Amino acid sequence: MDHNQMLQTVKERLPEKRYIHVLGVVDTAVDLAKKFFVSESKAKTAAILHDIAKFSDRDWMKSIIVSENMDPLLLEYHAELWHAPVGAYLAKTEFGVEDEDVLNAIRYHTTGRENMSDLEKVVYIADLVEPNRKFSGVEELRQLKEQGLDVMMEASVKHSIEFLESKNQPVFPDSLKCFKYFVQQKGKVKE
Ligand SMILES: Nc1ncnc2c1ncn2[C@@H]1O[C@H](COP(=O)(O)OP(=O)(O)O)[C@@H](O)[C@H]1O
Repeated sequence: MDHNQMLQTVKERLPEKRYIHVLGVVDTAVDLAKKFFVSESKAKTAAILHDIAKFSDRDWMKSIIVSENMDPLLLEYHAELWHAPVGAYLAKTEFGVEDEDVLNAIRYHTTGRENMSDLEKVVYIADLVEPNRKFSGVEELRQLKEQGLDVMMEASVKHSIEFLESKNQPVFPDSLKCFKYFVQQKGKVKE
């Protein structure tokens, strides 16, 4: 399926506001991909499909998490997290995406994880800072673009963790590991 066909399907499946968010993520991801020498085509595919399961039925998503042997810990956290790994499943089974890096960019776009690829970082960041996002601090995150992809990613996951903690919401361990990974990487550079 080509990008236009994917976009059309996403448009039919998501409410207008969420589709507008997807278009923002596509633009931002392609922009970041250009700047950081990541495949624009892969960034576009992952961005178009990243929220494809956002409105999927919860019981159905639960059954896919179990039957596809996804991380069982997901079921102990907010069901909002499920759309990312289930989205990767749909990207593969319904849209024919086979590239593991693209599938991982969809799979980890909400939590991040340790040792992310540049494509994964681009999609995670684009989801957080696309032009329709309005939270306090978003402009500062956008401006970190000039300091490099890792600086942007570390600040983005830090922001998400702090946001969840400020609301007394549990943070999925992958996000904490992701942040710790960047802190450790910086330590290694200094050694
Ligand atoms: N790293 C995380 N750990 C635990 N819960 C999370 C995490 N990230 C997001 N969530 C939960 O999932 C919800 C939706 O997240 P997300 O998909 O990033 O938001 P959006 O709907 O704005 O795209 C959040 O409001 C929060 O409740």
